[in-house]
Amino acid sequence: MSSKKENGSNGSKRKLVELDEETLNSGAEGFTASQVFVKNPACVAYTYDDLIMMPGHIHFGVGDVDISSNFTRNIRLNAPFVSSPMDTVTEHQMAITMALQGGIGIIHSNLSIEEQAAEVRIVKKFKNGFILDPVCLGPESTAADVLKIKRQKGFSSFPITDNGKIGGRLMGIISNRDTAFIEDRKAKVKEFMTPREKLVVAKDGVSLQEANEILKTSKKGKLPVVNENDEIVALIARTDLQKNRDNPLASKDKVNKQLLVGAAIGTRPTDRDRAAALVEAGVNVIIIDSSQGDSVYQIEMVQYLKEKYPDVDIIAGNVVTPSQANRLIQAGADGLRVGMGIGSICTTQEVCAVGRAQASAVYHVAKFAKKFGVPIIADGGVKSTGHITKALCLGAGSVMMGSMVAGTDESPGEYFYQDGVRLKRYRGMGSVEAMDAGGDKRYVWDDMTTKVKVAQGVSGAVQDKGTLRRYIPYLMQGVGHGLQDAGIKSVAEAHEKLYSDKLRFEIRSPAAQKEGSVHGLHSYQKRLY
Ligand SMILES: NC(=O)C1=CN([C@@H]2O[C@H](COP(=O)(O)OP(=O)(O)OC[C@H]3O[C@@H](n4cnc5c(N)ncnc54)[C@H](O)[C@@H]3O)[C@@H](O)[C@H]2O)C=CC1
Ligand SMILES: O=c1[nH]c(=O)c2[nH+]cn([C@@H]3O[C@H](COP(=O)(O)O)[C@@H](O)[C@H]3O)c2[nH]1
Ligand SMILES: [K+]
Repeated sequence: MSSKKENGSNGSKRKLVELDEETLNSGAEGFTASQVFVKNPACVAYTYDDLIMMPGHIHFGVGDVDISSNFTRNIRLNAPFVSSPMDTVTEHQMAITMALQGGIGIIHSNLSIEEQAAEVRIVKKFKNGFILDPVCLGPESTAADVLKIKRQKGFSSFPITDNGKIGGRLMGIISNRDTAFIEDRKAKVKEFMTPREKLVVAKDGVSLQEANEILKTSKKGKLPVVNENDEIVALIARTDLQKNRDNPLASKDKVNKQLLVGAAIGTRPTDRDRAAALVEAGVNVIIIDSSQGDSVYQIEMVQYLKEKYPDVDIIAGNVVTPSQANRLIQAGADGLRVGMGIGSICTTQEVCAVGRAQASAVYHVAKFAKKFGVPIIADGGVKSTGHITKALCLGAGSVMMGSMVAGTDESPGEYFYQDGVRLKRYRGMGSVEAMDAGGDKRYVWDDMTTKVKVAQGVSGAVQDKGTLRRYIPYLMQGVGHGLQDAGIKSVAEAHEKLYSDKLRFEIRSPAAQKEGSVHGLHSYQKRLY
């Protein structure tokens, strides 16, 4: 596998004799992807864990590895990570943090049209250091309300406005100091808040630097930003400023430098109204969200959206075969989501008997879609950085994750404890619970007489992973190490080597898979970073 050029590149001028064809083709160097997936006499499909990659030659540092890659025809990401459009995964907080780290979040559609568009708008309006959607309370709220939110959200300062919402007239602020000694849980906020006249505020339009100065001199923890009518438009927190770093990798649109965001829609007639509201809110990419994307409903939706909104990228799916991909590409899709029944919460293969092992699905669809310049998103089934590396090396442009990014500070929902472990809820969008929460909008089949809901997912919980601000850099670094070990300097090079048979793989026996994970220990601790 080694070539003279690569080996000479690090200063060593010694001449290297290349491997002879016989050794190269004997299996000693592993097998090409087409040997693994195409010449496949046993008709077996493989998933990430079945495969292992052969090491390559390292002639560069891990810091030189470029993991940027194409997410759609027109969107490139510095970190090819996408958070899934699920109601326990992506709302604005997740989408903002994903985009700040160089990835992208897709807002789920288990919301009313207005709510979903509002989520998109919050991401688009994001300004580093400014909290544009602070939780506000009204003057008539009680100490009990304050304590409840404090418990649920983990923060303890709230602007008080006349209507209890952002955009209302500022009446005061509640902070830890105001609530510390309250004994009467029925006491009204207006009785113990710090009133407006005692507050230091900033005017709308203030720069982050100016705000920082005001906070420093006033020695306050929070700075409300108000407009000319004294209505609150944002809140700045000193703790945020302290942890506020530059985000050089952030995913932004080129024109107005706002964060990129996506949103999911379905294939019902009302989803055209949903798309209109999302586009109006500034969405950059729309994902048409079905388990089986190769349907007339989806093809019509792709055609409609591409014609109506040529500037918004449309991702179709999910698909697992080239023939499915073909119809959606012909309809105009700018990206394809690949994965059926392989997600951590999915029961589709069990319930519907349809789907495909993910490594095979990614390889076959990516290879086909490449001919049309359409990137694919390997969706679901990712459990480790190694899985991400494998997906990218099998031709994926990016990886979509549900369970990996659920259970973080940025995912929707509150933490709770079970058997002493801190957890957050995570559920399939086809679970009964998610269908109920979505108001059954997609599950009441017009042409069915019996309205039986057939679940294709489960509802569960995942362990607390802390903040994505640390977790995404860990994922990036892990993928960097993987590519470096494989002797690959970029995702583009991975694809080039995949299709020129330079990347080599092997299938692991069940015993080899066991050997490849932790074994033989009485007990151990697994810390990721
Ligand atoms: N990736 C995966 O393996 C899976 C993902 N999921 C997730 O669960 C959620 C729901 O997925 P689906 O059940 O596929 O939702 P869906 O809304 O695409 O399909 C549900 C049913 O409605 C029918 N349908 C859709 N549009 C229609 C129209 N305009 N007229 C008449 N019938 C129509 C479909 O043919 C299907 O029978 C999504 O978020 C999806 O991502 C669910 C199962 C598997
Ligand atoms: O069969 C399914 N039933 C469901 O209820 C369901 N909900 C989501 N998804 C899909 O799973 C992906 C997330 O999977 P992971 O947790 O493994 O990342 C997601 O990105 C989806 O593709 C579902 N699949
Ligand atoms: K599954």
